[in-house]
Amino acid sequence: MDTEYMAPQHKPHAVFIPAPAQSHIKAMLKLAKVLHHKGFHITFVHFEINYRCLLESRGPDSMDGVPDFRFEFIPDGLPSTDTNVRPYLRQLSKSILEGDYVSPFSDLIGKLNDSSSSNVPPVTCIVSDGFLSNFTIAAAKEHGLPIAIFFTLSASGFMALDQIPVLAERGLLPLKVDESFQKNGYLDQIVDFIPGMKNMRLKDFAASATRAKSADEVRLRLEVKITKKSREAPILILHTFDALEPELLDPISSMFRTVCFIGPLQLHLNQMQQSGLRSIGCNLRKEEAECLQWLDSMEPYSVLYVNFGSITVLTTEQLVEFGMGLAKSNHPFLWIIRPDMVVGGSAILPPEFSEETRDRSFIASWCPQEEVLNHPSVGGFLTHCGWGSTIESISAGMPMLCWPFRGDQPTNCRYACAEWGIGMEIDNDVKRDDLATIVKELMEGEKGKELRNRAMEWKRLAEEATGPKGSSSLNLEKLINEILLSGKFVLQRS
Ligand SMILES: O=c1ccn([C@@H]2O[C@H](COP(=O)(O)OP(=O)(O)O[C@H]3O[C@H](CO)[C@@H](O)[C@H](O)[C@H]3O)[C@@H](O)[C@H]2O)c(=O)[nH]1
Repeated sequence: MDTEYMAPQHKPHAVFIPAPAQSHIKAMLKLAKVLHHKGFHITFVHFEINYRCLLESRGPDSMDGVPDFRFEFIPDGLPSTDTNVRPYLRQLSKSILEGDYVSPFSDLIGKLNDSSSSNVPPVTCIVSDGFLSNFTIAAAKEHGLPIAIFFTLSASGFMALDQIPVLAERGLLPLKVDESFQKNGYLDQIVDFIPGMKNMRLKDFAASATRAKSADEVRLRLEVKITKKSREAPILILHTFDALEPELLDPISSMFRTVCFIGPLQLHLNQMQQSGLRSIGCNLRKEEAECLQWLDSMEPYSVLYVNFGSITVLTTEQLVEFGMGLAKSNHPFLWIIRPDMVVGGSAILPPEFSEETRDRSFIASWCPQEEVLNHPSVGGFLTHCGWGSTIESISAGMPMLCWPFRGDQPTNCRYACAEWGIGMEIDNDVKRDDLATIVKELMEGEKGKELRNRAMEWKRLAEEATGPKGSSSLNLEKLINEILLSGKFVLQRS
């Protein structure tokens, strides 16, 4: 179906709904922009707290959208005075788990479809974040719509999450956490029975608790429930590409009617004219673009970029070890320290840190990450291995130092280091001397060069996948024409 030049009222209409967290919002917004470019009318639905936050961080016009790309929100039951979602993530997970948002979401679709009051085309399909499948699938059934479930994860990250119950059945989860569990080899035991995943250790799984010492019960229950629930949807989308994780294609395809690997989304967007949509952004925090000017003044490949994403928290001790390790490495660095990144709230580094690094460091609270990763002065990325950061790093051909924290991050780290050859892992119990050594190895050593070459090769393959006849481009076409618009994947009321 040629959707690109349709009259506004005849356009297919996709309703997008991301989980209320930065990384998810960003990946879903990218896919929404790609579908908009392909001729869809888009309604992009936030949780109310994030809608308020975006108005605050991006300005009062930021949710105006354009005529065929609109924003809406669903009420989330959180205090209307707050704009920071982070402290409420657990509460939101619990509400999602209990199905609290079925009515608000379904009512919104009803409102969009009400021709007496709505001036948008009728809803054609839903693209839901996988973490919301517990209520979005119910709404799709209520309205008889096709729904695509998009996990903003790698294929291995998805599989590791999906297999939590299998690990539990085999007695490997919940982890037997005691004082020595990090050191006694328990976490290094090999897990070789997961389809499509080899060379995995127990600590490489998305067990929520592996690094974070204690299991977050609500989060674990949500993860188990949503991966199971998502199987009711006929379509699974993952933010990866065929060449990156070929061994996972068959096992995951056997779980769903259709599976589409469509990433990296930014590389599709780079090829599209985005004139009207360029101003539509999704950063919940204000970017400090001054860091780009500072990067302009630095030598090519000389700067280490350090960023732990939007959720990770460090103890004061970890912050100090990272800070003093960066100081000892003698390399310039750009370090993003969010105001809420340190447990207890105060990110205080010792005076010798500032004395030693004043002339070669830039510290900011948020940055335009993809511009940073593609800046010629940046030579390495110290990351927590959130999938957003990992796929952006792959797209930029950037080698990584990996310090995974929880969830899918250990799996991403394992793949980056052992399968794709683009990363080196930092010990969970980070120490300044070890950090200084590994930073030097990445930025000046032979190993660093090797990782950079591999990273550039993956960048080339990612570009190929998103090129005119690339696997991700073909999968996108299939997603649109054979799935979302074909009428064959409509969910019925059970
Ligand atoms: O200064 C910053 C910091 C981050 N980002 C963006 O924020 C996103 C961060 O995403 P990610 O690297 O995935 O980290 P988290 O925010 O920790 O993401 C959560 O969600 C991901 C799935 O989407 C999971 O893979 C992670 O484990 C989970 O913690 C990326 O797109 C970055 O480009 C910026 O633009 N500027």
